[in-house]
Order: sequence, then C-alpha cells, then structure tokens
Amino acid sequence: MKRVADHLSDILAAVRPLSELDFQLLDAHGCVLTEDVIAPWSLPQFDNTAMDGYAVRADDVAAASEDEPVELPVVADIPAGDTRVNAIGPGLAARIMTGAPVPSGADAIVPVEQTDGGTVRVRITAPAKPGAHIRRAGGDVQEGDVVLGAGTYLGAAQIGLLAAVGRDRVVVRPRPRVVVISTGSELVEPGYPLTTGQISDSNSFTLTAAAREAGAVAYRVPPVPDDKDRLLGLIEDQLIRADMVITTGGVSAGAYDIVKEVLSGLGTVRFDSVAMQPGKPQGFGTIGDDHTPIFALPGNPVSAFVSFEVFVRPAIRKMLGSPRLHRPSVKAVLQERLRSPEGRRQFARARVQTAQDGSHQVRPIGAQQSHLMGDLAYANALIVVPEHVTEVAAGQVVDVVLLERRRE
Ligand SMILES: Nc1nc2c(c(=O)[nH]1)N[C@H]1C(S)=C(S)[C@@H](COP(=O)(O)OP(=O)(O)OC[C@H]3O[C@@H](n4cnc5c(N)ncnc54)[C@H](O)[C@@H]3O)O[C@H]1N2
Ligand code: MOO
Ligand SMILES: [Mg+2]
Repeated sequence: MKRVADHLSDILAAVRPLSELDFQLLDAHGCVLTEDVIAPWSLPQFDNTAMDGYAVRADDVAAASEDEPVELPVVADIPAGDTRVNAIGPGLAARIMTGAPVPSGADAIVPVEQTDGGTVRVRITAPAKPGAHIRRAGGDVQEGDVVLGAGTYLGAAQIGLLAAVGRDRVVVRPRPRVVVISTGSELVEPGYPLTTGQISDSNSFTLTAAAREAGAVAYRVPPVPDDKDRLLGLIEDQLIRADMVITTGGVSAGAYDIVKEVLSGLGTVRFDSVAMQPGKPQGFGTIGDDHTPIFALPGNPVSAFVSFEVFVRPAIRKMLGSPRLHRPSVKAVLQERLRSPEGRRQFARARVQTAQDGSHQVRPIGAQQSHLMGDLAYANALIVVPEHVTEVAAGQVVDVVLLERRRE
C-alpha cells in the first residue's frame, strides 16, 4: 500500500497555482492576493472628529463645568465632507459632525451631550483635554505602508481595507472551478422518491460544499450511472469549465466499479491502495490538454469526506495560492480508548473540546465505519492515529485536525 504522505506529495507536485488575474475588487473576494498593496494615502487622510459636537480650543473650555458652563460663539457648522471652514480663532467654537475635518485652531472636540446644542452660541458643561475625540491623520495606516501583502486571503475586512485605500481592482489568483460527479446506478437526486435499493446521492453535496469551504467555486452535476460511455462523455463535457474534477464511487473491486476502468490510462490517472482508513482506494492524475487534476474518491460517504480533507483540500489551497495548505491541528488528550487498524493511518471522527487553560480533550464519536454519516455530522475534528499504532489508551496525547469552518 502507498503511504498517505507519498500520495499527498505526488498530488501536490502535480497541482499548480492558477495564473494570476486582475479582478474587480468584489470579484476578488475569497481569493489570495499576488501583489503587495501599497497605501497611496494615509488613513485617516486628515484629522477628523470621532464625535458629533463642537471643535474648540481645550484652553478655552478648561474651566467648564455643569455649574459654571463656558459659553462660546458658534462661528461655523462643519458636516462630514465639508471643507469650506478650515480654521477657527481662539475663543470660538465650530459645530462639527463625526468624520468632518477638524479646523486648524481647534485642538479638542466637546461631544454634543456635554453642551446645550446651541447653534449661535454654545454652553459647554465639561472641560476637554487637548486632542480629545480627534482621530489623527495616519493613525490607522501610513501612506506608503504595505497594507496587505502578497499571499493574503481576501475576506470581508481585507476587501473593505482595499476599498478604503482607493483600490477598485487587485491582482489575485482566481478561485479554482471544481466539478463534482457522483457515480453509481443506485443514486437518485434528493427530492425524488426512492425505490428499494436506491439511495439519495449525498457525496456530491458533501464534496461540493467542502470544495466551496476550501475556497473553490464548485459545481455539482446529477449522478451518473455505472455506464462507461456516459461517464466518459460527462467528464469530457465538464472539462471545459473545470480547473479540477472530483468523482466518487466505483474505485474498489466491484464488478460494476467502472470509474477505475474509464479513468485508468486517461492522461496520467492511476489508482492506488493508500494505507489509510477510511479512504483506501484512491485515484488521481491529470487529464486533457490543460492537465486538469482529477480525483477519483471512494464512494463510501465518510471515505469520500476524509479523502477530500486529506488530499483534495490541500490541492485546492495550492491552486488558490494560499500559504496555508493544511487545516490547523492540535495535540489533545484522548478521553476513551481508540483501536486502529495495523499498517493504516486512521482518521477517526471526533469531538474536541478546549479547556479554559487552552488544553484540548478529544473523544471519538461512535463506530468508525465508512457509511456512518450521522456521527460525521457531529464531528468537529479528526483524530490522526499513525500507521504503526493499533491502540491508543485513554489519557494518551493524540494529534487532532480541527474541522471547524475556516477559510483563510
Ligand atoms: N472486495 C472488496 N470490496 C470493497 C473493498 C475492497 O478492498 N475489496 N474496499 C471497500 C472500501 S474500503 C471502500 S471505501 C469502498 C469503495 O467503494 P467504491 O469507491 O467502489 O464505491 P461504490 O462501490 O460505488 O460505493 C460504495 C458505497 O458507497 C455508497 N455511495 C456511493 N456513492 C455515493 C453517493 N454519491 N452518495 C451516497 N452514497 C454513495 C454506495 O451506495 C455503497 O454503499 O469499497 C469497499 N468494498
Ligand atoms: O477505505 Mo474504505 O474508505 O475504508 O471505507
Ligand atoms: Mg464499489
């Protein structure tokens, strides 16, 4: 049997990051930057007020109190975006709204709540320290700073920052387009009635969702029966729009396991028994003129899920240009004994909990057979048991991959 690590390194060697493209800002959401973005200006760009209130000189209001308010003439009204008033003299106040530029001559803002709100003269009932409620130019980002570096994943906050420094386009790697195909004559689209022996196709839904969570743009197609010509035709059709193809089912020893037969020898596709559980039968290679990666994953639902986690997710992350190919993993104390097959790396569904002190405890969920989807839905982690280990006692420390949704 082939080692998990060797299979993964063969896959990663065959998969290339997609070529970078210049995208409109929102189209770059979920992509990874390939340029360093330099701030063309500082943020804030100018000193501005953090409060609706009055721009004053701190000295003028130093003695103000509820009992003895200081009264000042209001010589200007400055809404946000207004630059007509750029200076006020000593002993004067300007009414000013949050985000408006602070006029020179003023060095503090008195919030409207500490005044009578006057528009001709204002009575101020509290002192203000110099600089009070003023947001300084460059206090956030300095002109010339690298605000986001190449390799950064663009989530909502990063997209917003790029807009704040005036970018409407950025250079990123596009999200890979992944086509997911379930195979099996027993499969029916969810929503349609089942006759005996038929089951709902779930793998294509699991894998399409998983590919999206990994950062891909993923499409599923209706399940294809165990028919060589139809499978080959479908793959040829789908190649046009795919940066990656994933099939499930039909890769084991069954008489109708036709995926193996159809794909073997197409491009560089080969099939291996990988020393893992679940997920032993694995197909991978590249096909077509563009050398599109194709994964042929086993049909058992948990096997398909785990195979995706171990092999496909890192490949998608590599195509995206993400510096983080792998999910985070932690050490955790095992809460109950776990048995593991000799010579195979086991990925056991589990729930991990984190204690107040940051230590982790992990408990396997239910039996570990590859058709048990009910328990999988409650797992938030996979315990990784090395190949040579056949049993881990409660209280031992194990490696745990955290499955919680995380995009960057
Ligand atoms: N004689 C042997 N039999 C099997 C072996 C073996 O080594 N020798 N390996 C077992 C292991 S391990 C796995 S994993 C499976 C792999 O099966 P296939 O990839 O050939 O998949 P199928 O035979 O088509 O289906 C297996 C199982 O999964 C269900 N399935 C398939 N597709 C879906 C789907 N889209 N949604 C939900 N469920 C699906 C299918 O109905 C079967 O129950 O082979 C073992 N057998
Ligand atoms: O390898 Mo199968 O994937 O054990 O169930
Ligand atoms: Mg089979």
